[in-house]
Amino acid sequence: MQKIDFRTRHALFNVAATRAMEQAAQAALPAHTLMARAGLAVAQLALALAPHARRIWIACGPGNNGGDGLEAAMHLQRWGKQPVLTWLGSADTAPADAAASYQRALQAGVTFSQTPPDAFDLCIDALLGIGSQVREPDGRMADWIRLINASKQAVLAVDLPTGLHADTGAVTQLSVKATHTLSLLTLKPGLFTAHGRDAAGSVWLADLGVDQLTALAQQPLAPTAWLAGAPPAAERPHASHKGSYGDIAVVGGAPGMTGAALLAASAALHAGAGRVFVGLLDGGTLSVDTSQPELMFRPVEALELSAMTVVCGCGGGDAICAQLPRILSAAAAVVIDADAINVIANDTKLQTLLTERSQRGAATVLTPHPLEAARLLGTSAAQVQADRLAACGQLAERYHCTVVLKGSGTLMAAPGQTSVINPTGNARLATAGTGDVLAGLIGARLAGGLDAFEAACQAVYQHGLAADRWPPGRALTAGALSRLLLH
Ligand SMILES: NC(=O)C1=CN([C@@H]2O[C@H](COP(=O)(O)OP(=O)(O)OC[C@H]3O[C@@H](n4cnc5c(N)ncnc54)[C@H](O)[C@@H]3O)[C@@H](O)[C@H]2O)[C@@H](O)CC1
Ligand SMILES: [K+]
Repeated sequence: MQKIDFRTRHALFNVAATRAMEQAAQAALPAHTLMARAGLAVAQLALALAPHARRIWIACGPGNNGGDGLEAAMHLQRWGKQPVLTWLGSADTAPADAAASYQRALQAGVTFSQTPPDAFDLCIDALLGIGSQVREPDGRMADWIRLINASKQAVLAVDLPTGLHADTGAVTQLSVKATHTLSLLTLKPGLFTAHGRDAAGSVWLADLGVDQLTALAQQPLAPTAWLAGAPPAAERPHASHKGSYGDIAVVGGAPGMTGAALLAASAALHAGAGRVFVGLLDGGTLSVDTSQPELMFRPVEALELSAMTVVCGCGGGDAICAQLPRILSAAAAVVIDADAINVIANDTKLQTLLTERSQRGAATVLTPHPLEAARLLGTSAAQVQADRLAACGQLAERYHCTVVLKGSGTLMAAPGQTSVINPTGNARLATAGTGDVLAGLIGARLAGGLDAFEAACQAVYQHGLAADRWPPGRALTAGALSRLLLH
């Protein structure tokens, strides 16, 4: 069993892949082995999380997720705890594994109850796992979810918090908010994106002794996605100079939005770019930023884009429209953010220029938030959020480039790549300008020589990590964030 600490990368498997792995493992192991291992892992983690807990409410659903709860109850009873089990199944209707665990719990003397205990020290949510269907829980299950969420005690979810969709991170309106989740056999993508992180709390993995990649099967299963790990430390050879770390041109900052371009430029500078030029679309009112004298202001037309990484769109307004044909045609590498995305969403000629970039091997990164992604796909933000992995993958295929879909559990997709979910970051990033900082940081990584997908993955991770390390009690501002980025 391991706690997922976000430093090492992890393979994620959707329900179909997990089921395939489960079947292969079951065929190779004696009956009931997997559930026995799952129940033991749940009981062990419960004990580790709440060593002094006495009364433990175990809420069990009708399927094998409930079976894991029944199996865990048997161990907790034997270890001198007082598990109280409420079960929505019955011996006649339960699947074989759950029925076997029911008999074992009965024999161990576990207390079965029609109603949850009045008081408890820990709750185990074993209502629904990967067999959960996308329908609103009702009746007693709904009542129990409300009670679980109202309790002040720790909640350990078995496999998934009930109501969370394993593949997408979407939730039913009524769903369990856990403090800990023990994912079984595999880690699922839905634990880490959309509502997953809020629903799951801290995530643990019990692989049940099944090697994930070989899975006892002939064919190793390809991961559905990866959870990103920490990027390798960047090393700067002594024999390097500013040209080794690339030139960046930030193009944006229409009147009233100059700050967005300056934030992107500041981020690129502090993330280690060799030289940072700023082509403002403000009509030439600003020619120096005295707090950042390293930045070089130039008319956009004077920038030699073919030798530069262009970060465009930050505060670009409508003025970015006129610049995009040249940027998309000429820039060596480009990060397309904010207003540039909105302009491209409405212009098929620009879309053609965008997709043509991949044919000449020019690096391109699109950084939409869900509404911008929806505009590019011609759908709604709600539909994007309902399946973020699918939406991000579609955008990458359609526009032949790397796509960063922002939001909780930011995603990266690119043609021919397994998508990556970023584990770092928190709601402190929900403040104006942090997206501009991210665009500048991705630009710095591109200018430093990484390919588009790797640049996006590393930048998103580091941007989130800076927010995770923010001093408690101090508000996060985009300007301060841009100065704290790692080289
Ligand atoms: N079979 C095995 O070998 C293993 C199964 N495992 C456990 O089994 C789980 C999967 O078991 P199942 O496939 O039985 O699925 P679940 O137990 O997750 O759920 C299926 C049951 O819940 C009902 N249900 C689904 N959605 C509902 C909703 N919205 N409202 C009310 N009822 C709903 C279904 O009708 C069915 O009875 C895993 O998540 C894991 O916890 C683990 O023990 C590992 C081994
Ligand atoms: K559960």
